[in-house]
Amino acid sequence: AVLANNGLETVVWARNRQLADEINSRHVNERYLPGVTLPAGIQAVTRVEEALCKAKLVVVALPSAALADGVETLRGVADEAVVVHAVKGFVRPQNVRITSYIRERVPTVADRLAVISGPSHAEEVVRQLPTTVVVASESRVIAEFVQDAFMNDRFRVYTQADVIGVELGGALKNIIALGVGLVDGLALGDNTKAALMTRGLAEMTRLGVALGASPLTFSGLAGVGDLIVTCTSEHSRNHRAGCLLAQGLSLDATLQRIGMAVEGVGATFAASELARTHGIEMPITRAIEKVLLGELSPADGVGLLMRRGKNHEMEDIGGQPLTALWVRP
Ligand SMILES: NC(=O)C1=CN([C@@H]2O[C@H](COP(=O)(O)OP(=O)(O)OC[C@H]3O[C@@H](n4cnc5c(N)ncnc54)[C@H](O)[C@@H]3O)[C@@H](O)[C@H]2O)C=CC1
Ligand SMILES: O=C(CO)COP(=O)(O)O
Repeated sequence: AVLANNGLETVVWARNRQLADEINSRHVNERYLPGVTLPAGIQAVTRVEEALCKAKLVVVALPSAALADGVETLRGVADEAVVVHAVKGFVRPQNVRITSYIRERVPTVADRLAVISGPSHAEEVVRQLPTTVVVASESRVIAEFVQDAFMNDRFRVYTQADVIGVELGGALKNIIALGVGLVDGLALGDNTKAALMTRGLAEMTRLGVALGASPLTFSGLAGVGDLIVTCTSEHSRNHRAGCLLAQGLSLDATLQRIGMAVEGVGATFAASELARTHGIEMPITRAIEKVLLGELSPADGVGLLMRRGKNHEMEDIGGQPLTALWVRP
């Protein structure tokens, strides 16, 4: 919708013929965006090749779990086309970032890749409510190309060079949103939520730095920005999933009830495995993993986190240890 509103010829690939017809004839997508009229310029096709063959910019917005199925289709993108993805997750079970996976599977697009991320619930973007995101690429030219395509006075786009940090911020905040959903489901109050978001950001940053991200990226739109919106918005599927789990629904029943991507589940297992491999402490992620596996109740998970040993707030985030600021023993 943003691209079409910017006057770009915009083609959407939909597998479902009925949905494609709905978009083309009535300019609506009732299942995913009820009550919204889409820009008339959006054309839907059911053959992915039709969407890809002439495109100068390809936007990959599959759930991470569908990427393994869909990645090969990127072999069909035109020479010179830029590929930007909006996927906030990891490819499982390898636990790899999305650009790494695309680069490895489709090397022909390796130097034309970007990621777009940040606080951007589709329900609000499509209504043209002011939204701000970030696009990261190893190439400044590619980042600015994507910025120019999307930017308008309702959709502000910043550029970034830290692809790793932007991808990890988008994927890891979903874990914390699940956790905030759990504590909201238990009605534990605002202090608990703020604590979970803040300490969650600390462990997101810790893993991110270990995987090569800049710590500063986590204080940007793809980090704290997206963390805030996903932990607090009525639109967040991850937050909703946490609430349902806390109310006693099983994981399967929760995912079925939501009926859309809940990236935080796969991300929890991915981050937990990566943390083990890299020797990183991620107590919140670990507790949520145990809740998802049914090994711990949400309430016991909170108790476990509160009873952890004493800690200094900042020294475990990386960079200069802040204990160095103490001037007296
Ligand atoms: N919904 C949002 O506001 C935002 C979502 N994202 C990210 O975008 C990605 C996709 O999420 P949503 O669109 O929200 O999920 P969704 O569950 O609402 O929609 C996923 C779409 O992908 C299709 N799909 C599923 N498996 C497929 C396959 N194997 N091949 C082709 N198509 C397939 C589904 O039919 C559906 O149309 C996720 O990584 C999410 O974190 C990023 C920014 C905002
Ligand atoms: O990433 C999002 C908003 O920026 C969407 O979050 P949910 O997947 O939790 O709905």
